[in-house]
Amino acid sequence: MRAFDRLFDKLIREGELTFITADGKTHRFGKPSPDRAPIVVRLTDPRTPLRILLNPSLGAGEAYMDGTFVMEQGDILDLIDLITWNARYEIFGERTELEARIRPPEWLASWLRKRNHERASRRNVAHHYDLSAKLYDLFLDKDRQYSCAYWTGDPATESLDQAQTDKKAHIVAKLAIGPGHKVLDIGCGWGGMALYIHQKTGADVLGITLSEEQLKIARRRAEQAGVADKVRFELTDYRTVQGPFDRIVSVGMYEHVGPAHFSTFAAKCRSLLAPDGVMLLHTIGRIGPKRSADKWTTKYIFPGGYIPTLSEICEAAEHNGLLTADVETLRLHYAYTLEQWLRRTQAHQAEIVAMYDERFYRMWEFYLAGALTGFTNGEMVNFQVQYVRSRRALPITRDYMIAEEQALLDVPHPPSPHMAEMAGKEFERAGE
Ligand SMILES: C[S@@+](CC[C@H](N)C(=O)[O-])C[C@H]1O[C@@H](n2cnc3c(N)ncnc32)[C@H](O)[C@@H]1O
Repeated sequence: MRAFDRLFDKLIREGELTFITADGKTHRFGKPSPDRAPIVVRLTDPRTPLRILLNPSLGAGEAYMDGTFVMEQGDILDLIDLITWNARYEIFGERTELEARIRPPEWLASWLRKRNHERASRRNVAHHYDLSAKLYDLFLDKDRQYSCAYWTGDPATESLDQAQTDKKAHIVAKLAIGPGHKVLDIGCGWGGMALYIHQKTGADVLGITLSEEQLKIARRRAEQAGVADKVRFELTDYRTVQGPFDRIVSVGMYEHVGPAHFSTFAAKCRSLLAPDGVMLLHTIGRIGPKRSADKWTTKYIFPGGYIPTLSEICEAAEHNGLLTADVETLRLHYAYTLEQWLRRTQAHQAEIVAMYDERFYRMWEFYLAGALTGFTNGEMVNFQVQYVRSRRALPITRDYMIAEEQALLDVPHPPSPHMAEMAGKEFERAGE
Protein backbone atom coordinates (compact mmCIF):
# COMPACT_ATOMS: atom_id res chain seq x y z
CA MET A 1 0.00 0.00 0.00
CA ARG A 2 2.97 2.32 0.40
CA ALA A 3 3.27 3.07 -3.32
CA PHE A 4 -0.51 3.60 -3.52
CA ASP A 5 -0.37 6.07 -0.60
CA ARG A 6 2.61 7.87 -2.16
CA LEU A 7 0.75 8.26 -5.45
CA PHE A 8 -2.34 9.81 -3.88
CA ASP A 9 -0.31 11.87 -1.39
CA LYS A 10 1.49 13.46 -4.29
CA LEU A 11 -1.68 13.84 -6.34
CA ILE A 12 -4.42 15.16 -4.07
CA ARG A 13 -3.73 18.71 -2.86
CA GLU A 14 -7.20 20.29 -3.02
CA GLY A 15 -10.22 18.41 -1.70
CA GLU A 16 -10.35 15.32 0.44
CA LEU A 17 -10.31 11.74 -0.78
CA THR A 18 -10.60 8.71 1.48
CA PHE A 19 -10.13 5.09 0.47
CA ILE A 20 -11.37 2.33 2.75
CA THR A 21 -9.43 -0.78 1.77
CA ALA A 22 -10.56 -4.41 1.98
CA ASP A 23 -8.77 -4.83 5.35
CA GLY A 24 -10.97 -2.06 6.80
CA LYS A 25 -8.14 0.52 6.96
CA THR A 26 -8.76 4.15 6.08
CA HIS A 27 -6.36 6.04 3.79
CA ARG A 28 -7.10 9.78 3.69
CA PHE A 29 -5.52 12.19 1.18
CA GLY A 30 -5.64 15.94 0.56
CA LYS A 31 -7.37 18.47 2.76
CA PRO A 32 -10.92 19.81 3.08
CA SER A 33 -11.87 22.40 0.47
CA PRO A 34 -14.83 24.80 0.57
CA ASP A 35 -15.46 24.01 -3.14
CA ARG A 36 -15.52 20.23 -2.92
CA ALA A 37 -17.41 17.80 -0.75
CA PRO A 38 -15.20 15.00 0.67
CA ILE A 39 -15.21 11.80 -1.34
CA VAL A 40 -15.11 8.30 0.10
CA VAL A 41 -14.39 5.15 -1.93
CA ARG A 42 -14.52 1.60 -0.61
CA LEU A 43 -12.18 -0.91 -2.29
CA THR A 44 -13.65 -4.33 -1.54
CA ASP A 45 -11.00 -6.37 -3.37
CA PRO A 46 -7.45 -6.37 -1.89
CA ARG A 47 -5.96 -6.49 -5.41
CA THR A 48 -7.47 -3.17 -6.52
CA PRO A 49 -4.73 -0.83 -5.23
CA LEU A 50 -2.12 -2.76 -7.21
CA ARG A 51 -4.33 -2.77 -10.31
CA ILE A 52 -4.64 1.00 -10.00
CA LEU A 53 -0.87 1.39 -9.63
CA LEU A 54 -0.18 -0.78 -12.66
CA ASN A 55 -2.53 1.22 -14.85
CA PRO A 56 -4.63 3.88 -13.11
CA SER A 57 -7.51 4.27 -15.57
CA LEU A 58 -7.69 0.56 -16.50
CA GLY A 59 -7.41 -0.59 -12.88
CA ALA A 60 -9.92 1.90 -11.50
CA GLY A 61 -12.29 1.57 -14.47
CA GLU A 62 -12.42 -2.23 -14.30
CA ALA A 63 -12.83 -2.21 -10.52
CA TYR A 64 -15.68 0.31 -10.85
CA MET A 65 -17.34 -1.88 -13.49
CA ASP A 66 -16.91 -5.01 -11.36
CA GLY A 67 -18.44 -3.31 -8.32
CA THR A 68 -15.28 -3.70 -6.21
CA PHE A 69 -14.65 0.06 -6.33
CA VAL A 70 -17.69 1.48 -4.58
CA MET A 71 -18.54 5.14 -4.25
CA GLU A 72 -19.58 5.61 -0.61
CA GLN A 73 -19.69 9.40 -0.71
CA GLY A 74 -19.89 11.45 -3.93
CA ASP A 75 -20.42 9.96 -7.38
CA ILE A 76 -17.98 8.79 -10.03
CA LEU A 77 -17.96 12.20 -11.73
CA ASP A 78 -17.03 13.90 -8.41
CA LEU A 79 -14.16 11.45 -8.01
CA ILE A 80 -12.73 11.70 -11.54
CA ASP A 81 -13.17 15.46 -11.42
CA LEU A 82 -11.23 15.66 -8.14
CA ILE A 83 -8.40 13.52 -9.50
CA THR A 84 -8.09 15.19 -12.89
CA TRP A 85 -8.43 18.66 -11.34
CA ASN A 86 -5.55 17.96 -8.99
CA ALA A 87 -3.53 16.29 -11.70
CA ARG A 88 -4.00 18.94 -14.34
CA TYR A 89 -0.58 20.56 -13.96
CA GLU A 90 1.41 18.13 -11.92
CA ILE A 91 1.47 14.60 -13.12
CA PHE A 92 -1.46 14.59 -15.52
CA GLY A 93 -0.85 12.04 -18.22
CA GLU A 94 2.41 10.94 -16.63
CA ARG A 95 2.78 7.42 -15.45
CA THR A 96 2.88 6.12 -11.93
CA GLU A 97 6.39 4.94 -11.01
CA LEU A 98 5.34 1.32 -11.23
CA GLU A 99 3.51 1.79 -14.50
CA ALA A 100 6.53 3.56 -15.99
CA ARG A 101 8.78 0.67 -14.99
CA ILE A 102 6.71 -2.04 -16.66
CA ARG A 103 5.16 -0.33 -19.67
CA PRO A 104 6.84 0.47 -22.97
CA PRO A 105 7.85 4.08 -23.63
CA GLU A 106 5.53 6.22 -25.74
CA TRP A 107 7.55 5.80 -28.97
CA LEU A 108 7.28 2.02 -28.67
CA ALA A 109 3.61 2.18 -27.67
CA SER A 110 2.83 4.25 -30.73
CA TRP A 111 4.82 1.91 -32.96
CA LEU A 112 2.90 -1.02 -31.54
CA ARG A 113 -0.43 0.78 -31.82
CA LYS A 114 -2.88 -1.23 -33.87
CA ARG A 115 -3.48 -0.11 -37.38
CA ASN A 116 -7.11 0.54 -38.26
CA HIS A 117 -7.22 -1.33 -41.55
CA GLU A 118 -10.66 -1.83 -43.09
CA ARG A 119 -11.60 -5.06 -41.30
CA ALA A 120 -10.45 -3.72 -37.95
CA SER A 121 -12.37 -0.48 -38.50
CA ARG A 122 -15.57 -2.41 -39.17
CA ARG A 123 -15.05 -4.51 -36.03
CA ASN A 124 -14.24 -1.43 -33.92
CA VAL A 125 -17.30 0.44 -35.13
CA ALA A 126 -19.61 -2.54 -34.51
CA HIS A 127 -18.27 -2.78 -30.93
CA HIS A 128 -19.64 0.66 -30.11
CA TYR A 129 -22.29 1.72 -32.59
CA ASP A 130 -24.13 -1.57 -33.03
CA LEU A 131 -25.27 -1.42 -29.41
CA SER A 132 -29.03 -1.13 -29.05
CA ALA A 133 -30.46 2.01 -30.65
CA LYS A 134 -32.63 2.23 -27.50
CA LEU A 135 -29.54 2.92 -25.40
CA TYR A 136 -28.64 5.90 -27.58
CA ASP A 137 -32.25 7.13 -27.44
CA LEU A 138 -32.02 7.29 -23.68
CA PHE A 139 -29.19 9.80 -23.49
CA LEU A 140 -28.81 11.56 -26.86
CA ASP A 141 -31.01 14.36 -28.25
CA LYS A 142 -34.03 13.63 -30.48
CA ASP A 143 -31.93 13.68 -33.67
CA ARG A 144 -29.36 11.27 -32.13
CA GLN A 145 -26.39 13.55 -32.68
CA TYR A 146 -23.43 11.67 -31.22
CA SER A 147 -20.91 14.51 -31.23
CA CYS A 148 -20.23 17.79 -29.47
CA ALA A 149 -23.19 20.21 -29.50
CA TYR A 150 -22.81 23.97 -29.94
CA TRP A 151 -24.06 26.01 -26.97
CA THR A 152 -25.01 29.55 -27.89
CA GLY A 153 -27.09 30.28 -24.79
CA ASP A 154 -26.66 29.47 -21.11
CA PRO A 155 -25.81 25.74 -20.94
CA ALA A 156 -27.65 25.53 -17.60
CA THR A 157 -30.97 26.30 -19.26
CA GLU A 158 -30.50 25.66 -22.99
CA SER A 159 -31.84 22.33 -24.24
CA LEU A 160 -29.60 19.67 -25.73
CA ASP A 161 -31.94 19.52 -28.75
CA GLN A 162 -31.40 23.23 -29.43
CA ALA A 163 -27.63 22.99 -28.96
CA GLN A 164 -27.45 20.06 -31.40
CA THR A 165 -29.54 21.96 -33.97
CA ASP A 166 -27.19 24.92 -33.52
CA LYS A 167 -24.22 22.59 -34.05
CA LYS A 168 -25.61 21.43 -37.39
CA ALA A 169 -26.19 25.05 -38.45
CA HIS A 170 -22.72 26.07 -37.32
CA ILE A 171 -21.13 23.34 -39.41
CA VAL A 172 -23.34 23.66 -42.48
CA ALA A 173 -22.73 27.43 -42.55
CA LYS A 174 -19.00 26.74 -42.92
CA LEU A 175 -19.67 24.51 -45.91
CA ALA A 176 -21.53 27.18 -47.93
CA ILE A 177 -23.70 24.55 -49.62
CA GLY A 178 -25.75 25.35 -52.71
CA PRO A 179 -28.89 23.49 -53.90
CA GLY A 180 -27.17 21.71 -56.78
CA HIS A 181 -24.30 20.43 -54.67
CA LYS A 182 -23.38 16.83 -54.05
CA VAL A 183 -22.39 16.37 -50.42
CA LEU A 184 -20.62 13.48 -48.68
CA ASP A 185 -21.03 12.89 -44.93
CA ILE A 186 -18.21 10.62 -43.72
CA GLY A 187 -19.32 8.86 -40.53
CA CYS A 188 -22.98 9.84 -40.82
CA GLY A 189 -24.21 8.20 -37.61
CA TRP A 190 -28.00 7.83 -37.62
CA GLY A 191 -28.36 10.25 -40.52
CA GLY A 192 -29.32 13.51 -38.78
CA MET A 193 -26.74 15.76 -40.43
CA ALA A 194 -27.38 14.41 -43.96
CA LEU A 195 -31.14 14.91 -43.59
CA TYR A 196 -30.61 18.40 -42.18
CA ILE A 197 -28.34 19.39 -45.07
CA HIS A 198 -30.86 18.26 -47.65
CA GLN A 199 -33.76 19.88 -45.84
CA LYS A 200 -31.96 23.22 -45.48
CA THR A 201 -30.09 23.46 -48.78
CA GLY A 202 -31.73 21.05 -51.22
CA ALA A 203 -28.38 19.36 -51.88
CA ASP A 204 -28.07 15.62 -52.60
CA VAL A 205 -26.29 13.87 -49.77
CA LEU A 206 -24.53 10.53 -49.41
CA GLY A 207 -23.92 9.46 -45.82
CA ILE A 208 -21.50 6.62 -45.06
CA THR A 209 -21.16 4.62 -41.87
CA LEU A 210 -19.68 1.28 -40.88
CA SER A 211 -22.50 0.48 -38.46
CA GLU A 212 -25.30 -1.75 -39.74
CA GLU A 213 -27.62 -0.55 -36.96
CA GLN A 214 -27.04 3.08 -37.89
CA LEU A 215 -27.49 2.33 -41.59
CA LYS A 216 -30.93 0.73 -41.05
CA ILE A 217 -32.16 3.67 -39.00
CA ALA A 218 -30.69 6.35 -41.28
CA ARG A 219 -32.28 4.75 -44.36
CA ARG A 220 -35.62 4.40 -42.61
CA ARG A 221 -35.52 8.08 -41.65
CA ALA A 222 -34.83 9.14 -45.26
CA GLU A 223 -37.71 6.96 -46.49
CA GLN A 224 -40.09 8.31 -43.86
CA ALA A 225 -39.14 11.87 -44.87
CA GLY A 226 -39.79 10.98 -48.53
CA VAL A 227 -36.24 11.93 -49.58
CA ALA A 228 -34.60 8.52 -50.00
CA ASP A 229 -33.63 9.40 -53.60
CA LYS A 230 -31.87 12.58 -52.43
CA VAL A 231 -30.37 11.45 -49.13
CA ARG A 232 -28.73 8.06 -49.49
CA PHE A 233 -26.86 6.03 -46.93
CA GLU A 234 -24.29 3.30 -47.54
CA LEU A 235 -22.28 0.90 -45.42
CA THR A 236 -18.93 2.03 -46.78
CA ASP A 237 -15.47 2.64 -45.44
CA TYR A 238 -14.09 6.13 -46.19
CA ARG A 239 -11.27 4.47 -48.14
CA THR A 240 -13.60 2.96 -50.74
CA VAL A 241 -16.18 5.67 -51.42
CA GLN A 242 -16.28 7.07 -54.97
CA GLY A 243 -16.49 10.82 -55.76
CA PRO A 244 -16.42 13.57 -56.72
CA PHE A 245 -18.31 15.73 -54.20
CA ASP A 246 -18.74 19.49 -53.99
CA ARG A 247 -18.79 19.37 -50.22
CA ILE A 248 -17.55 16.90 -47.62
CA VAL A 249 -18.45 16.90 -43.95
CA SER A 250 -17.14 14.58 -41.28
CA VAL A 251 -18.27 14.93 -37.68
CA GLY A 252 -16.92 12.84 -34.82
CA MET A 253 -15.44 10.22 -37.13
CA TYR A 254 -11.77 11.22 -37.33
CA GLU A 255 -11.28 9.87 -33.79
CA HIS A 256 -11.62 6.39 -35.37
CA VAL A 257 -9.07 6.92 -38.14
CA GLY A 258 -5.82 6.46 -36.19
CA PRO A 259 -2.48 8.22 -36.80
CA ALA A 260 -1.25 5.53 -39.19
CA HIS A 261 -4.09 6.54 -41.54
CA PHE A 262 -4.26 10.32 -41.20
CA SER A 263 -2.42 10.77 -44.46
CA THR A 264 -4.63 8.20 -46.25
CA PHE A 265 -7.72 10.00 -44.95
CA ALA A 266 -6.50 13.41 -46.13
CA ALA A 267 -5.41 12.06 -49.53
CA LYS A 268 -8.75 10.31 -50.00
CA CYS A 269 -10.71 13.46 -49.09
CA ARG A 270 -8.56 15.49 -51.48
CA SER A 271 -9.28 13.03 -54.28
CA LEU A 272 -13.03 13.06 -53.53
CA LEU A 273 -13.31 16.85 -53.42
CA ALA A 274 -14.17 18.87 -56.53
CA PRO A 275 -11.55 21.52 -57.46
CA ASP A 276 -13.74 24.29 -55.97
CA GLY A 277 -14.94 22.05 -53.16
CA VAL A 278 -15.09 22.69 -49.41
CA MET A 279 -14.69 20.24 -46.55
CA LEU A 280 -15.41 20.60 -42.84
CA LEU A 281 -13.81 18.23 -40.36
CA HIS A 282 -15.13 18.25 -36.80
CA THR A 283 -13.19 16.13 -34.34
CA ILE A 284 -12.18 15.83 -30.72
CA GLY A 285 -8.62 17.07 -30.42
CA ARG A 286 -5.79 16.98 -27.92
CA ILE A 287 -4.16 20.22 -26.78
CA GLY A 288 -1.12 18.57 -25.18
CA PRO A 289 1.56 16.49 -26.87
CA LYS A 290 0.70 13.40 -28.95
CA ARG A 291 -0.37 10.51 -26.76
CA SER A 292 -2.16 7.20 -27.23
CA ALA A 293 -5.71 6.93 -25.94
CA ASP A 294 -5.88 5.43 -22.46
CA LYS A 295 -6.11 1.69 -22.18
CA TRP A 296 -9.50 1.48 -20.49
CA THR A 297 -11.11 3.56 -23.25
CA THR A 298 -9.62 1.54 -26.11
CA LYS A 299 -10.44 -1.76 -24.39
CA TYR A 300 -14.06 -1.05 -23.45
CA ILE A 301 -15.39 1.93 -25.38
CA PHE A 302 -13.53 2.88 -28.56
CA PRO A 303 -11.17 0.17 -29.77
CA GLY A 304 -8.75 1.67 -32.25
CA GLY A 305 -9.66 5.20 -31.08
CA TYR A 306 -7.06 7.97 -31.12
CA ILE A 307 -7.43 11.68 -30.34
CA PRO A 308 -5.32 13.78 -32.72
CA THR A 309 -3.45 16.98 -31.98
CA LEU A 310 -4.02 19.93 -34.28
CA SER A 311 -0.50 19.54 -35.63
CA GLU A 312 -1.20 15.94 -36.65
CA ILE A 313 -4.39 16.99 -38.45
CA CYS A 314 -2.64 19.89 -40.19
CA GLU A 315 0.42 17.90 -41.18
CA ALA A 316 -1.69 15.26 -42.93
CA ALA A 317 -3.60 17.97 -44.81
CA GLU A 318 -0.43 19.86 -45.79
CA HIS A 319 1.15 16.74 -47.23
CA ASN A 320 -1.92 15.87 -49.26
CA GLY A 321 -2.96 19.07 -51.02
CA LEU A 322 -5.71 20.25 -48.69
CA LEU A 323 -5.51 23.93 -47.83
CA THR A 324 -6.60 24.64 -44.25
CA ALA A 325 -8.92 27.60 -44.74
CA ASP A 326 -10.24 28.00 -41.21
CA VAL A 327 -9.79 26.48 -37.75
CA GLU A 328 -12.03 26.89 -34.73
CA THR A 329 -11.39 25.39 -31.32
CA LEU A 330 -14.52 24.59 -29.32
CA ARG A 331 -13.07 24.54 -25.82
CA LEU A 332 -15.96 23.79 -23.48
CA HIS A 333 -18.87 22.81 -25.70
CA TYR A 334 -18.25 19.09 -25.33
CA ALA A 335 -18.09 19.37 -21.53
CA TYR A 336 -21.63 20.79 -21.53
CA THR A 337 -22.78 18.12 -23.98
CA LEU A 338 -21.26 15.29 -21.98
CA GLU A 339 -22.75 16.60 -18.77
CA GLN A 340 -26.19 16.28 -20.35
CA TRP A 341 -25.41 12.79 -21.65
CA LEU A 342 -24.12 11.69 -18.24
CA ARG A 343 -27.11 13.08 -16.34
CA ARG A 344 -29.52 11.45 -18.79
CA THR A 345 -27.67 8.14 -18.47
CA GLN A 346 -27.86 8.35 -14.67
CA ALA A 347 -31.57 9.21 -14.85
CA HIS A 348 -32.16 6.05 -16.94
CA GLN A 349 -30.02 3.71 -14.84
CA ALA A 350 -32.82 1.18 -14.25
CA GLU A 351 -33.67 0.91 -17.98
CA ILE A 352 -30.00 0.51 -18.94
CA VAL A 353 -29.45 -2.16 -16.30
CA ALA A 354 -32.58 -3.96 -17.54
CA MET A 355 -31.33 -3.75 -21.15
CA TYR A 356 -27.78 -4.92 -20.31
CA ASP A 357 -26.62 -5.32 -16.69
CA GLU A 358 -25.11 -3.40 -13.76
CA ARG A 359 -21.59 -3.80 -15.09
CA PHE A 360 -22.51 -2.33 -18.46
CA TYR A 361 -24.26 0.59 -16.77
CA ARG A 362 -21.24 1.36 -14.61
CA MET A 363 -18.98 1.09 -17.67
CA TRP A 364 -21.12 3.65 -19.53
CA GLU A 365 -21.22 5.98 -16.55
CA PHE A 366 -17.42 5.75 -16.12
CA TYR A 367 -16.94 6.45 -19.84
CA LEU A 368 -19.08 9.61 -19.87
CA ALA A 369 -17.74 10.93 -16.54
CA GLY A 370 -14.14 10.35 -17.68
CA ALA A 371 -14.78 11.96 -21.06
CA LEU A 372 -16.43 14.98 -19.44
CA THR A 373 -13.45 15.68 -17.19
CA GLY A 374 -11.18 15.35 -20.21
CA PHE A 375 -12.84 18.56 -21.45
CA THR A 376 -12.86 20.40 -18.12
CA ASN A 377 -9.52 19.42 -16.54
CA GLY A 378 -7.74 17.38 -19.19
CA GLU A 379 -6.33 17.81 -22.67
CA MET A 380 -9.49 17.50 -24.76
CA VAL A 381 -11.14 20.13 -26.98
CA ASN A 382 -12.95 20.02 -30.30
CA PHE A 383 -11.49 21.24 -33.57
CA GLN A 384 -13.46 22.33 -36.60
CA VAL A 385 -11.12 22.48 -39.55
CA GLN A 386 -12.27 23.76 -42.92
CA TYR A 387 -10.40 22.69 -46.06
CA VAL A 388 -10.44 23.79 -49.66
CA ARG A 389 -8.43 22.77 -52.69
CA SER A 390 -8.48 26.22 -54.26
CA ARG A 391 -7.83 29.41 -52.29
CA ARG A 392 -10.62 31.02 -54.35
CA ALA A 393 -13.26 28.48 -53.35
CA LEU A 394 -14.72 30.70 -50.62
CA PRO A 395 -15.20 34.42 -49.90
CA ILE A 396 -12.11 36.10 -48.51
CA THR A 397 -13.61 37.00 -45.11
CA ARG A 398 -15.56 34.90 -42.63
CA ASP A 399 -18.72 37.06 -42.89
CA TYR A 400 -20.46 34.49 -45.06
CA MET A 401 -20.32 31.94 -42.23
CA ILE A 402 -22.21 34.21 -39.87
CA ALA A 403 -24.77 35.15 -42.51
CA GLU A 404 -25.29 31.51 -43.52
CA GLU A 405 -25.61 30.37 -39.93
CA GLN A 406 -28.20 33.00 -39.13
CA ALA A 407 -30.14 32.15 -42.27
CA LEU A 408 -30.12 28.47 -41.30
CA LEU A 409 -31.41 29.35 -37.86
CA ASP A 410 -33.97 31.76 -39.35
CA VAL A 411 -32.40 34.68 -37.53
CA PRO A 412 -32.85 37.89 -39.54
CA HIS A 413 -29.43 39.13 -40.61
CA PRO A 414 -28.28 41.03 -43.68
CA PRO A 415 -26.60 38.57 -46.02
CA SER A 416 -22.88 38.95 -46.45
CA PRO A 417 -21.78 40.79 -49.60
CA HIS A 418 -19.24 38.03 -50.12
CA MET A 419 -21.98 35.48 -50.75
CA ALA A 420 -22.91 37.33 -53.89
CA GLU A 421 -19.29 37.67 -54.89
CA MET A 422 -18.95 33.95 -54.47
CA ALA A 423 -21.97 33.17 -56.57
CA GLY A 424 -20.69 35.64 -59.17
CA LYS A 425 -23.89 37.68 -58.93
CA GLU A 426 -24.73 41.27 -58.15
CA PHE A 427 -25.50 41.58 -54.48
CA GLU A 428 -28.82 43.09 -53.51
CA ARG A 429 -29.24 43.98 -49.87
CA ALA A 430 -32.78 43.25 -48.75
CA GLY A 431 -34.86 46.43 -48.87
CA GLU A 432 -32.35 48.42 -50.93
C1 LIG B 1 -19.27 9.34 -33.10
S1 LIG B 1 -20.10 8.72 -34.52
C2 LIG B 1 -20.56 10.30 -35.23
C3 LIG B 1 -21.83 10.19 -36.00
C4 LIG B 1 -22.37 11.51 -36.54
N1 LIG B 1 -21.47 12.14 -37.45
C5 LIG B 1 -22.75 12.43 -35.42
O1 LIG B 1 -22.14 13.49 -35.27
O2 LIG B 1 -23.70 12.11 -34.70
C6 LIG B 1 -18.79 8.13 -35.61
C7 LIG B 1 -19.25 7.65 -36.95
O3 LIG B 1 -18.08 7.34 -37.74
C8 LIG B 1 -18.34 6.16 -38.48
N2 LIG B 1 -17.06 5.57 -38.89
C9 LIG B 1 -16.03 5.16 -38.11
N3 LIG B 1 -15.03 4.65 -38.87
C10 LIG B 1 -15.42 4.75 -40.16
C11 LIG B 1 -14.82 4.41 -41.41
N4 LIG B 1 -13.62 3.82 -41.46
N5 LIG B 1 -15.50 4.68 -42.54
C12 LIG B 1 -16.73 5.25 -42.49
N6 LIG B 1 -17.35 5.60 -41.35
C13 LIG B 1 -16.71 5.35 -40.18
C14 LIG B 1 -19.16 5.32 -37.53
O4 LIG B 1 -19.82 4.28 -38.23
C15 LIG B 1 -20.09 6.38 -36.96
O5 LIG B 1 -21.19 6.56 -37.83
